[in-house]
Order: sequence, then structure tokens, then C-alpha cells
Amino acid sequence: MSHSLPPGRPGLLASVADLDEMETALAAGVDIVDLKNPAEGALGAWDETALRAAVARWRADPRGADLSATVGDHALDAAVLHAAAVRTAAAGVPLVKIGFPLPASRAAARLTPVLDALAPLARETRLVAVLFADQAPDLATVPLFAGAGFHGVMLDTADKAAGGLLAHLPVEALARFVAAARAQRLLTGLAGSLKLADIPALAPLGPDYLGFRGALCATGRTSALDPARLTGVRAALSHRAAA
Ligand SMILES: O=C[C@H](O)COP(=O)(O)O
Repeated sequence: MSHSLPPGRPGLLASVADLDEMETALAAGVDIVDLKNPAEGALGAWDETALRAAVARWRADPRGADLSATVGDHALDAAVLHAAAVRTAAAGVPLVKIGFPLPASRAAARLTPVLDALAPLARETRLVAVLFADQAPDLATVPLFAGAGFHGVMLDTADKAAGGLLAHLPVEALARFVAAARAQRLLTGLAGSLKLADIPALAPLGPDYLGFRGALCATGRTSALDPARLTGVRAALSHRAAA
């Protein structure tokens, strides 16, 4: 399994809620299968038994998709985030997505103890920091994640009822985010209630992947994954060139 993202276009990260949806995502040829429980929040976590089953399934799959999982929605607390990330990594998940609800003021100072706690784990497992576009994220913090050994950084939205990524940050700010992450050699993703129609604006910014859940479901992000919608997003992305 190569786990490499496609050159020339953003990869597709698809969040899946159970093992059946994981099969659908693998069959559709997604680039990253993202284990997430949408019913539990923006970064809802799978339970440990299900995580381990998904890891076993992923290891047996020859198609080369990568595997990520979210650790749950938590406060910016070093011990809590560390425990959640360790629990996910211990299940064998190779790409662990950790949400950072950063306050607008003194973001870097508040982040430092959390990153100090996570840095040892970052040496063993690929960690991806999730910043929230609807929480006025301080993009100047991006180099701090690289400094702590993180593998990647992405934007998502915390409040799924408050509009998508582009409702919170203009394309220019997203371009600066992608450039800042790339300058640190971080894997870079964009997500947040993305729709098929957002792809033409976002793909040229050159993120490594675009993340989807709600747009892949028939009646909202907590409903079942719709294979036809997934195939539609997959096809739209395969026709886009990244910068
Ligand atoms: O990481 C990607 C997210 O699961 C996106 O979810 P969403 O499209 O429902 O905001």
C-alpha cells in the first residue's frame, strides 16, 4: 500500500461512520478513508473496537487508500487531547486528526503546552491538526505544529449549522493557509461542509486533499453515505488540477 496522494489534484478525504461506509469509500477509490462519527460532533470519534476492526480491514486492502480517524471534540487541554490521540493511535490508526479549538487571543501561548504534550506521539504516529474556520483561527500558529512534529494541518468547521468553509474564510485567506502549511512541508487539507460546487474554487489553491462528509450523504452529514454522491465528488475532483 503506497498511501500516496494523487499528483496534480487534491486527494479526496471521505469521512465514514461505520464499516459498511468504509467499504463504499474504498470501492469508490477515495484517497483517505476518514473514520468519524458525525452524530457525535464535528470530530466525533469511533469506539475502540470499531477502530481496530477498521484498521484490520484497511491493512488487508490492496487499493492504497490512506486511513485517518478523528479523536473526538475536546477542549484545548493537553491531558485530554493527548489521551484521545493516544487512544486512537493505539488502535493502529496511521493518521490521527486532532481538533484545536484555539481562542482568538494568545493562541500560540495557549497552544504551547498542548503541543509539548503531543510532540512525543508525533514522533511515532502521523498527527494532523484540525483548525476551525468558524473560530477565527490564528493562521500564524501553523509553523508551531510543524515544530512539534505534526505531519499535517487542515481547516474544518466546528459548527456544521453555521455555513461552510467559504462562508467563514475568503479564498485569499485559504490560499495563505495552504501556502503557510506547504512552506512547513505539512500535509494540507481543506474541509467544512464543502459542496461539489466548492471544488472549482478550492482545488486551484493546491491543498493535498479536500475533506467531505455532508455532501456525500443524501439528507445531511448524520445520514447514510450515498454512493452516487460520493462517486460524483470523486469524479469532480479527478478532473481538477491543483496549483
Ligand atoms: O474531515 C472532513 C469532514 O468530515 C467534513 O465534514 P462535513 O463535510 O460534513 O463538514
